[in-house]
Amino acid sequence: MQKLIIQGGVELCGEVSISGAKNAALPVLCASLLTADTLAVRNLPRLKDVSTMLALLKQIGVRILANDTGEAELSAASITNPTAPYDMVKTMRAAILVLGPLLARTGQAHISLPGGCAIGLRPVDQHIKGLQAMGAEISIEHGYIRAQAQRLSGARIIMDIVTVTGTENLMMAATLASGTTILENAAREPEVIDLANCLISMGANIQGAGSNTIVIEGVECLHGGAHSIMPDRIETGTFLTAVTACGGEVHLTRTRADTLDAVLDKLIEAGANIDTGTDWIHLSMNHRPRSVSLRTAPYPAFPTDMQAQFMALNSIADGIAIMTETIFENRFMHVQELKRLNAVIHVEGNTAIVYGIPELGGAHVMATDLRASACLVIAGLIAQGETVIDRIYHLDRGYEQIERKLVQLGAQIRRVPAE
Ligand SMILES: CC(=O)N[C@H]1[C@@H](OP(=O)(O)OP(=O)(O)OC[C@H]2O[C@@H](n3ccc(=O)[nH]c3=O)[C@H](O)[C@@H]2O)O[C@H](CO)[C@@H](O)[C@@H]1O
Ligand SMILES: C=C(OP(=O)(O)O)C(=O)O
Repeated sequence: MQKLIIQGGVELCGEVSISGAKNAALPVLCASLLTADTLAVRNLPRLKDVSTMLALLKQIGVRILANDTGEAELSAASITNPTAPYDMVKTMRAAILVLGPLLARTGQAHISLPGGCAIGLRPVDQHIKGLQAMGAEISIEHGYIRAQAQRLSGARIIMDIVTVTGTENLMMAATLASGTTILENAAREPEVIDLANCLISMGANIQGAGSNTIVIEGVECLHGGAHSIMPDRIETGTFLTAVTACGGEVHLTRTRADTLDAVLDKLIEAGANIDTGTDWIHLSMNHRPRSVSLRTAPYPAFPTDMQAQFMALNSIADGIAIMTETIFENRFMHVQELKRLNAVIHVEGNTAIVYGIPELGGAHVMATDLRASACLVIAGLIAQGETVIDRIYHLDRGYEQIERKLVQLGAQIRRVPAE
């Protein structure tokens, strides 16, 4: 397995262009299943999850023309195999996003149950409950969700908890249902809006995306469309947090500050100077950061996908931070790795108390999930001496060319093949 080797303790300065958002790209690619025409997608990030999703769609029957500049044309004129096999779902939970579109378009789907993964159990009961309310018959057999329906019918669905992919799955399914679907307690994440915009470009009738009530008037069929994926707010936040932690100055382009209010507020609280424009963010930091306490919650509150990166920042900040994770029950796995770098962190239930110390020291650590990996990269950049990060395949699921972008900022980071 490959490793990253980082010589820490240097300031980061320069410009970085932000890639398309993983969490918008994955549902948008699945939207291609809703039409027999071609969906053209631009600004796709070059990520492992995106290539896994393209491979899954291909084996379902979608014809795909993709190039390596982030453009793809997907044509689901004939769906030959409405199945998501275990081998694909186990490496990428977002494979569950084919369930709603397949059921709506073909009346059947056979999807491996996504298992418990590193950050929590992550059940899909809300996806199933919503599709059943729309008339689907669903059973669980041999670890697979087997779903069937004639045409789905619109329904009023009150989700028990706010779920991002649950909202996206049901919104996609509802576009082809007969009648009106009302999704209550819907997720308000910007990626839900991005998907809704793509579906609207394909002829869907959707109102309220971005609020907690989404109303979808089903249509007989959708047509082809074209969509450019929104910038990745978590990649953006990761670079901003790295520079706030290490000191320096960064100009991020092709991004959207308006999707990052809670994160930018916390970085300002930590002491960063931030300027924003419509598609750029400029951050400078010239002193030790102050500790920032936070609580993760659904958008527009502080995102769980930024919690680990802020823990790296807090580990060398001035003060004590109380960090509460309310979304996933097992998302503190980076704590034991940060402790190898001398961080002082005490975990009680879903709260971590981080006692900031003046500096970390490099060590050999292991990445356990995507954002834990990003946390360890930031910690390695802060730490004096050498940090070696193992199991970095997690990082490639969600960050496009992270070490090239960091080297552009002056970081001393390199990837090496495992012996
Ligand atoms: C591909 C994608 O977009 N991934 C994001 C998405 O994941 P994902 O959509 O999987 O996360 P959810 O919003 O569904 O999960 C939120 C909470 O709801 C629970 N839950 C969810 C569905 C369900 O049917 N039953 C249930 O109990 C989950 O276990 C979790 O505790 O949103 C998460 C929360 O912002 C982010 O961390 C992920 O990066
Ligand atoms: C948890 C994440 O992704 P996924 O839902 O794809 O596992 C993430 O992006 O941090």
